[in-house]
Amino acid sequence: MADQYAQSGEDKPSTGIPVIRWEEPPEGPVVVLLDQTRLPAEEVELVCTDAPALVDAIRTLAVRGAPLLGIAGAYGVALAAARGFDVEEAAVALAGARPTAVNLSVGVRRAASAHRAALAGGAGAESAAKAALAAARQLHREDAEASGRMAAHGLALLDELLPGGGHRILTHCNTGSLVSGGAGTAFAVALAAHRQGRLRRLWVDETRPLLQGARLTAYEAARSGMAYTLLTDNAAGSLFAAGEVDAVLIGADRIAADGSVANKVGSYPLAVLARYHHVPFIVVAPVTTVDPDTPDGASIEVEQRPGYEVTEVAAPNVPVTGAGGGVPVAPLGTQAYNPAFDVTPPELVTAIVTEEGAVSPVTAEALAEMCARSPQATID
Ligand SMILES: CSC[C@H]1O[C@H](OP(=O)(O)O)[C@H](O)[C@@H]1O
Repeated sequence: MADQYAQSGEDKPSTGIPVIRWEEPPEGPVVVLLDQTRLPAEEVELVCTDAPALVDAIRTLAVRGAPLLGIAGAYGVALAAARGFDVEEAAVALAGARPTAVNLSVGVRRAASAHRAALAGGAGAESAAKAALAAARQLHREDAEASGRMAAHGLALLDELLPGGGHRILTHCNTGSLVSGGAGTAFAVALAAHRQGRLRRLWVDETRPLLQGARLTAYEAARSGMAYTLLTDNAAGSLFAAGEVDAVLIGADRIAADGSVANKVGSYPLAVLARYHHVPFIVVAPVTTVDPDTPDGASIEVEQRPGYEVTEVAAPNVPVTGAGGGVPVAPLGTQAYNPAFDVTPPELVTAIVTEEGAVSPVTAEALAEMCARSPQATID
């Protein structure tokens, strides 16, 4: 059982162990992941020795969350190069592991482009592999730095929208250090508010069916010492009706050019509730999540996941991947509708916060202008 951490109020790193790292043991380079399907009960590391292992980890959500998927994809390309596998083949498999989070293909492309450029410049296989690894490490560092800047911009926006502090924030899914090279995206804003004494409570949606909120956000919130309360997704409406929510903070997996936001399923209903109850609905994501090549929400491919993730719940010692073997909660043979994400139109989004600042109101023009300010937007 993961160490029971008293809510000492002291700030601890939200995971205590790295969510992803590159290692070079004598038997060859590996990518080591904190297996998120085993949290919060166990802190177990998954050692990937090739790209297929990383593809499987992405598909089963052992590694997940848009920015971290980009970092994992880049390390996966570097791993294929370092171990002498076909890099282009690995890049295609990694980029195709999950369709919605644009960061994954961005990260894969960053490392694969560095590898190709090195080869084109006459480098040998070893030097090209080092170029891919350098690109992955750079992306990892950039994401950590972006996380800190998003937290600062997000907290400044909260203080502007909600003068007086004591924010009661509702969040959905998991957007902390388990999705990032740093403290995360939306959760990083709540963590910054907590550390500066301006967070009254974090309301945590459990986030069915894979329970990223209950299993992961509650895990990170507990380690941080902040005041937090878990709720079922269908209880959120009653919190708004009771006037208990000051703002909604969520992440994103892909932001289209018009400002439409794809995020964990259940985000769109929160946006409708927030609009009805005049509560700010704030999306926090790095610039690498904005995809100018996706014109609007209808163009975003929403990942459809297996029905057994809905019809089963995890059983003891069965990882929460919904990969069968769980405890049925519906009659065998029940068909289930299980989109991993939904899409919120820009008119329901109060602001999009990136490391470059806050965009509000959300328009295609304002989003494009913000992206143009970012060096991330020009990197292949
Ligand atoms: C800020 S990225 C986190 C983002 O990713 C999650 O999806 P998943 O757990 O399926 O990878 C969810 O959409 C979060 O908002």
